[in-house]
Amino acid sequence: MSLLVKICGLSTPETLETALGAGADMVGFVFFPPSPRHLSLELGRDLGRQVQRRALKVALTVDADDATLDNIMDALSPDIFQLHGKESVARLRDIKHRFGRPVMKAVPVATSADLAVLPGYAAVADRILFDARAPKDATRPGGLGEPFDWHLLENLDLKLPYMVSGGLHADNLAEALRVTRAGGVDVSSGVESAPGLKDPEMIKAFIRAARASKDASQESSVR
Ligand SMILES: O=C(O)c1ccccc1N[C@@H]1O[C@H](COP(=O)(O)O)[C@@H](O)[C@H]1O
Repeated sequence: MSLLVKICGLSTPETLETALGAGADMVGFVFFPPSPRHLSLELGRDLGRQVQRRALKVALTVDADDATLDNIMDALSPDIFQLHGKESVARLRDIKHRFGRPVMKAVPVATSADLAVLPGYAAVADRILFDARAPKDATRPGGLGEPFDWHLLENLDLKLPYMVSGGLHADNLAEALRVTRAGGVDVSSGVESAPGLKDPEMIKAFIRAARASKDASQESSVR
């Protein structure tokens, strides 16, 4: 299985083009007003059109209601919903049923106790995204550039694809993959020069490093 690389929080045609040109598998669009990466529906529509099936479009939402998701569906027509709030298992089921799209549930991790939710979500979600648990006073539940202790996933036995995120960048993603054995990586802050400002060179370096880390792990497994 090839490694999935998701570049999240894209908000300009130029940086989206960079991510697509460099071979991102998933491009993430944030619909959460407190985020510095929040998109209007109009911009989401334009950026969504630009993708032209070169990558999967991911709509990131946080405890969004049906009306908000209807609008995002109409504007972006995402391939996947990334649910990054406190959505319940029942809510995931409703969203899947209403929109007919796969859902990726973000699970915040700070201690091993945070993994207790997995059996519930695994019964409904299509993919799990492990992210660092945000501090209680944070203005958003993710996109803070902070990693979690990847060793908490070392003995994970999850019969569902999963990705890892939280404070990843070109220089630490290989180690995150080695420890977690995740099938994908997701980044936002680690390819930015300031919150919400994507840096084309950092995007390219991240994707290059992700591809190289996969090559390296395949080489070591045949030795
Ligand atoms: O990017 C945001 O602003 C954001 C807002 C609300 C929830 C999640 C958000 N981003 C996601 O958080 C993780 C980690 O990001 P980072 O690389 O540490 O900045 C990633 O999955 C983003 O998609």
